[in-house]
Amino acid sequence: MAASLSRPCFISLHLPYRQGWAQHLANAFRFQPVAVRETPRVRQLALRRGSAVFLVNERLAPGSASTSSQEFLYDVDPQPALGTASNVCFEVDDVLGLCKRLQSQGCSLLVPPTELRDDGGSVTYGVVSSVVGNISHTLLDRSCYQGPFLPGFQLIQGALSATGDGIEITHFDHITYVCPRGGARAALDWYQRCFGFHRFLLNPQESPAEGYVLGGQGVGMLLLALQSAQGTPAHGCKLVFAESLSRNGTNQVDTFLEQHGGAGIQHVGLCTTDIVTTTRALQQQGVRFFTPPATYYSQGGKAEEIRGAGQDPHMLAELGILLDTTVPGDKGRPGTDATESPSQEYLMQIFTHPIFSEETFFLELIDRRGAPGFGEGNIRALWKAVQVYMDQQQ
Ligand SMILES: O=C(O)C(=O)Cc1ccc(O)cc1
Repeated sequence: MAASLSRPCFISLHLPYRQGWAQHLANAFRFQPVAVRETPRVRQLALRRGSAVFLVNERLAPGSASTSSQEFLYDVDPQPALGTASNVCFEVDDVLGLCKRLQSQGCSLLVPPTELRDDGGSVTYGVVSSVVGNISHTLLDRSCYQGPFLPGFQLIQGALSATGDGIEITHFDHITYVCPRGGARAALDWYQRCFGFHRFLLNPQESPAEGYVLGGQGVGMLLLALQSAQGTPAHGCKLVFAESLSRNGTNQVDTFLEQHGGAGIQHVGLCTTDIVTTTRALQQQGVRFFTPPATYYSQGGKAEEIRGAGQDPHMLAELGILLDTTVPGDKGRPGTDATESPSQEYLMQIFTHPIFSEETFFLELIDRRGAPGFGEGNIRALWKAVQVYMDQQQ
């Protein structure tokens, strides 16, 4: 029997020596530092916004490899040459049983079940390796723990819950992996088999057997997705597996593989309840977002589609926010009769520039107004915007 996992409790980022990204996440994205663990060689800082927690792992001393396999608690050391998001922690009921079962299914156990305790109680965790690139998963049972974060961490005094700054981020919506060519299907199967994720069709145009193939107009990409078994679509977390189908290797997926040094987490979608205010507030903090080509707002009835959803096309264009009204079961082109049903389901998205110094990991804001999937027009717009950005970088 497969495990049934719910929403991630944290996503771990690893930085090589002397990259101040923890500070950037805290300052620009206004994630709140909540707990810290420091040794002479490493610092692990937990940053929270809503229920989304990033664990930022930094090296305080030069040298690529840590000497102890347990230098980083609740994680393994991916020994990064560059910034990488390499671990997703899931809360589970039975760490021992799940680790045993995963091992019998051929998964490698990087950290065997381990118990840690402090005044707040005890937790048990193990770390398994994923089949995708450098990704690992921490499986954590903290049902017997009442402390502020996890044993081994100190609460950051004066950490206030962030309110009133206009940034409304509630939780992790999805995690998108870049897989090697030919690898997306195997990754999907592995997560279904081992972790009990369910298939999620990204879009009404997706064929379950083939996946969602985006072709034409310079895009060549296969997308497949899963939904965590626990929680409603509105509360679970999705995993999206992307694979390049392009013949020329100068697109965002191939560039990720090249600059990241292999497969891994390409982006994390952060759910917001107010994308306009949040984007504006983050832009004021210096966060840089991709802006879609100007034609995005003028082509194919997009302005009417946006108005039909009750949004202002000028405001979305000014900020660079994408909107899509495609809903499962929709047969035709989204937006054609948008003005007739203002209460329809839709979603809005915007993507940041890469966070680290390479063109690898980035963040997304996603505001779901009832729509659970991903808009084809939006994915194409992102693809094009990244292409323009990469051309400018050369
Ligand atoms: O739209 C999203 O958030 C996705 O996750 C789909 C996606 C996947 C890979 C890309 O390079 C671009 C878009």
